[in-house]
Amino acid sequence: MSTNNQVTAAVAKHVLELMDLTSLNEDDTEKSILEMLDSIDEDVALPAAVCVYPQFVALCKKHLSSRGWYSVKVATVTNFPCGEQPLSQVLAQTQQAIDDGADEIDLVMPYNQVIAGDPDTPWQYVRSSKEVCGSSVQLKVIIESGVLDTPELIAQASDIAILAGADFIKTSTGKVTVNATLAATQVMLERIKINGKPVGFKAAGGVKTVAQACPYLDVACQVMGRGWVEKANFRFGASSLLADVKGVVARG
Ligand SMILES: O=C[C@H](O)COP(=O)(O)O
Repeated sequence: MSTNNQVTAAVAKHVLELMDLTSLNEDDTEKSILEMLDSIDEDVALPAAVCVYPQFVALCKKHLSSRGWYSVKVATVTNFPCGEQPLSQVLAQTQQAIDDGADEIDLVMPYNQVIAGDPDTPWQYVRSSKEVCGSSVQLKVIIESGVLDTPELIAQASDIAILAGADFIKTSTGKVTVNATLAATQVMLERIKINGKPVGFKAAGGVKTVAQACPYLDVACQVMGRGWVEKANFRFGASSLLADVKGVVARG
């Protein structure tokens, strides 16, 4: 079975179906978020989710419902972007986001604690966030792989997230120098496979073209199998990939 994804209209549509269409800018406004939502073209494909700051969750839920796009999840971020907020504040953010209608919570793990040799603090953040999420809200844990200097640290952070109850592990916030990489993707997917739990993977940050997305699909197909690579298990977090997807689809 080939795992070589090429830049075709079909692959571009698949990339879009796997996408968390993201806007996490300090200067986001209701107007800019609505513009992002209006950039969705159901004739191309619907994204898996939109990912916005917490204050825009209710707006997105309302707008997506008004379009009848009930399959598009609303994701938001907690402990973002530095992973250094007090746990009580993070849990309050999580509860408020869920009350506002969030379907998915992208939590930044306190990754500096992993580097410092303290696995217990990040474990507690993930565990208690998952308790607030319950079974109906997905918890996606950002390990900030570009700051974790070695494959061993990336593996350790992945294991902490997986064992503490993450539904997904996610590479990056998109706010540091090194974001998603194929090397980190390989390590994280292998940890998912080795742990044997039903945990998904999200590559986030710096993926701007279908050509850049294809090698991530290839790695996921190779490690997990082609059938695994669907939106229940695999996402791209991206703020500027949609334009290239539309261009590829338009060219046929
Ligand atoms: O979670 C997603 C990232 O923040 C998006 O990063 P990006 O702006 O490089 O696409």
